[in-house]
This record gives sequence, structure tokens and C-alpha cells, in this order.
Amino acid sequence: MSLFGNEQEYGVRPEGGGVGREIRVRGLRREFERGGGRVHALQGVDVTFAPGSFTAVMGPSGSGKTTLLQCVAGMDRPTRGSVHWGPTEITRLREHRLARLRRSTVGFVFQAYNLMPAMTVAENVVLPTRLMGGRTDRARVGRVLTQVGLGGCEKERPGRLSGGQQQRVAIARALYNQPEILFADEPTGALDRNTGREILRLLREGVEEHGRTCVMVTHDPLAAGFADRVLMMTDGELVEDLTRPSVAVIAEKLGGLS
Ligand SMILES: Nc1ncnc2c1ncn2[C@@H]1O[C@H](COP(=O)(O)OP(=O)(O)OP(=O)(O)O)[C@@H](O)[C@H]1O
Repeated sequence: MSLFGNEQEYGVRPEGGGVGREIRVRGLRREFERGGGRVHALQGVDVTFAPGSFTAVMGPSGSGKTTLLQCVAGMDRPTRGSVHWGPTEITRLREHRLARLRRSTVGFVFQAYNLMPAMTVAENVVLPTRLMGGRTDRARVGRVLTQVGLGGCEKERPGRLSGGQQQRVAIARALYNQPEILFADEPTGALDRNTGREILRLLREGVEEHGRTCVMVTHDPLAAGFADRVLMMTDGELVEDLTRPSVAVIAEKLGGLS
């Protein structure tokens, strides 16, 4: 039995230019217990992400952006609703199968780079793969570091690198397994504007040149301006779905929500 359900669909380059599968989210709800009460973090989200698309998710603090990203990425389980990656409903998979599928399909980039300071850059890049029992491929480490502009930095320690370079290491780590989907939660939140722009160009390049699907949470209209589509959330619901909006339009819509 195939891990992907329908192997034929996997790896096919559809018309849209993406290499992977459509992500389909239906009726997504996520509730948390807190202080004897319930928080409705997601209140029925329906959205589809096309293969090879770059989407920014925005909204006021507490609107459910991170919860949505985590549920769509298979890192959190929704209370109700479904998430499909192509033909596979990930919300029905047992944990070990989901973990395997995640490892082969998605990469994650966070605001806090989460690098291990005692390890070299190369060791950091392969760490998630090693933890899952995978092998180190030195040539691939070299290639992925070159791709993010850090060729030759294999033996450096993260502490000797700038914030922007550390985020590049985190991106190299996310790209090591050549994921078809990249999830990013405030990837430029800790960076200055110019460095942030370089990181966003890198994400954009992955979409345009490698057909990767990218879903990014951000508070910054300039960062969202790099995406093809901007979703806005309030109170656990999607309230705007904008195609290639200008930064001015993004800022105006966002201002209207806060
Ligand atoms: N593990 C949890 N336990 C309890 N409540 C949670 C948990 N995770 C999120 N929440 C609550 O769910 C709601 C949505 O949180 P979420 O982090 O998804 O919002 P967000 O839009 O990403 O916010 P921010 O922009 O501040 O990161 C908030 O009210 C938050 O407090």
C-alpha cells in the first residue's frame, strides 16, 4: 500500500507549474481548553492551496494564523474538519505515518531559527533527518547550502553567523529533503528589512524555480507582498482572499481588521 495513496499523482508537474499536490482544507475547527473554558481558535476554515502557489496568511494577534498553519502542516490535529494533501487525508493518518509523510513532503521555517549552537551548520541541516533515522548526504548538504547562499559554511557554528545567515541555515534545513511544501511562520519576524527581503526572495525562488508550494504566516504587509495570494483571518475565520494585492491594499485591509 502506497504511503501517498495514489502514487501517480505524486511528482507530476501540473499546469500551474507546481511539483506537488493540492492542499485542501475543509470545515477546519480547532478548540483549546483553557482555564476551564474553550477557545475557538479555528471556526470552520475552507481553503485550497494550489501546487506551486505562494500564500501569505495575515490577521490580528490571536486570529488563528499559527493554529491554521500547524493543522494544515500536520503538526497539530484539528477538533473537526479535514486536510488533504492531494489524495491523502492527513487528518486521518496515524501519527507514525503522518510523521513519515511530513518528513518526505514538507519543510518548516520559524521565526526562532531553532538551531543547535554546539553543532556545525552542516550538522544542523541534517539534524531532523538524522532524528528520523535518515542518512546524511554530504553532497546534498553542500548543494542546499549553496542554494541559500551559504556555500562553504558547512563547518561554521551558528553563533558566528548573522541573524539572516542563521535563518538561511534554517531554510537549508527545511529544504534538505527537497519538500514540495514549505510552511513558514513569521520567517522574517526577527530580521531587519533588507535581510528579511533576501529571505523572502529565497522563498519566492523556491516557488518559481522549483514549483514548491509555500504557505507563510506574517504580520508584515511588505513580506505578504512577495506572495501571490493573501488570506486574512479574524476570530478563527478567513475573511479576505486577495490575489496579488499591492502592499498598500494589504496594509489597508489589515488595518481594517485590527
Ligand atoms: N495550545 C493552546 N492552548 C490554548 N489556547 C491556544 C493554544 N494555541 C493557541 N491558542 C489560542 O488560540 C487562539 C489563536 O491562536 P494563534 O496562535 O493561532 O493566533 P495567531 O493569529 O497566530 O496569533 P499571533 O499573531 O499572536 O501569533 C488564541 O486565542 C490563542 O490564545
